[in-house]
Amino acid sequence: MTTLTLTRPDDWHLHLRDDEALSAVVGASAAQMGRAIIMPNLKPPVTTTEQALAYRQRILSALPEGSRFEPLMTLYLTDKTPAAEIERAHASGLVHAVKLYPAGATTNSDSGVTDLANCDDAIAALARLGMPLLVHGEVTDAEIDIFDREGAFIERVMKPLLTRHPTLRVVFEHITTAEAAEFVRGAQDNVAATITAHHLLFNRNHMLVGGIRPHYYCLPILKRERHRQALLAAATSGNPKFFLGTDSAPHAQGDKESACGCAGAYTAPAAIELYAAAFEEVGALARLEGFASHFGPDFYGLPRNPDTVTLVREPWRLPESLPYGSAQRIVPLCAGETLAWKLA
Ligand SMILES: NC(=O)N[C@@H](CC(=O)O)C(=O)O
Ligand SMILES: [Zn+2]
Ligand SMILES: [Zn+2]
Repeated sequence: MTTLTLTRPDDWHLHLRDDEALSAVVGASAAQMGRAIIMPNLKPPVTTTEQALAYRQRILSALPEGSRFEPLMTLYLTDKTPAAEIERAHASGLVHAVKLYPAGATTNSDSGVTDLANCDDAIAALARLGMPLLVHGEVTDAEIDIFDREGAFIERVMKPLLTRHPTLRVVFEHITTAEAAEFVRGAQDNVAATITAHHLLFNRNHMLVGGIRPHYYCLPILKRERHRQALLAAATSGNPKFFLGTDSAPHAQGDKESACGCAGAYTAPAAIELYAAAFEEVGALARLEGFASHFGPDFYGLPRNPDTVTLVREPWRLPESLPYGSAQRIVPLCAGETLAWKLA
């Protein structure tokens, strides 16, 4: 096979940041994706509908001329989000989901939720409106090992949440373990998951063997090979509960290559090509379209994109770095490496 044409994909988990960084990265996603669910973990976070709509305008203004890329906005859930704010968000027609960051779990999550019991009214409103709750599924307790935080979250938070709100639409974001894949597979149809390209392609050895490689450091952290295999099996299974979410999370080169480097992998410039590499590894390229382009919009109740993209088998090299605002550079994941597939 030398070309592969797919319905245009969407990215159901994307960080675009703001200001100069936004202008530097938005074009990469717009060149590939029809739409993207835009993460609200700005500084300060996007906690109101008004802020989400203003952020949406900034994204639209930063787009390359003629782009039809559609940002699908989200709100950042806090201990104090009123149910009325969820209703406003839903009524806007432009805010598509609400994001749960356990306080302290990841980049810019300090204003996140300290205890889901504080959010019961907001979550009941989501369940009533059929609006998805997007979940960064890791506990933050200091005594839980970083490699076990997703598994602990399933038991301590996810299961009780779904027991209390059984019809709540939940996207378990960027799953990284066999346990999370198993949990989502066994859950009701209102529970789905996104999977990143980097968690399909890499395990923790890629990050830690032969030197510490900060560009592979993201949260949830890369796991053992057995988990990568389980994620590949889920993504390529054809099960519509699993769909594409890059979690492309740009940080300036200096903030990654540091004594205390930021979490996040910048994958947007080669997103669909990286997924193609993962699917090809297990002979499942024929399943890429469902995962990348069909199951996400189906879950969100949106139409599939009307146009297509074509991948060609044509080796190309990712740049070592790219401009990131006026004074900085950004290093994409797999910088300097050659990929087999290229977006035509
Ligand atoms: N994934 C990451 O490692 N980082 C994300 C936050 C997140 O998605 O958890 C970021 O905003 O940088
Ligand atoms: Zn996250
Ligand atoms: Zn993310």
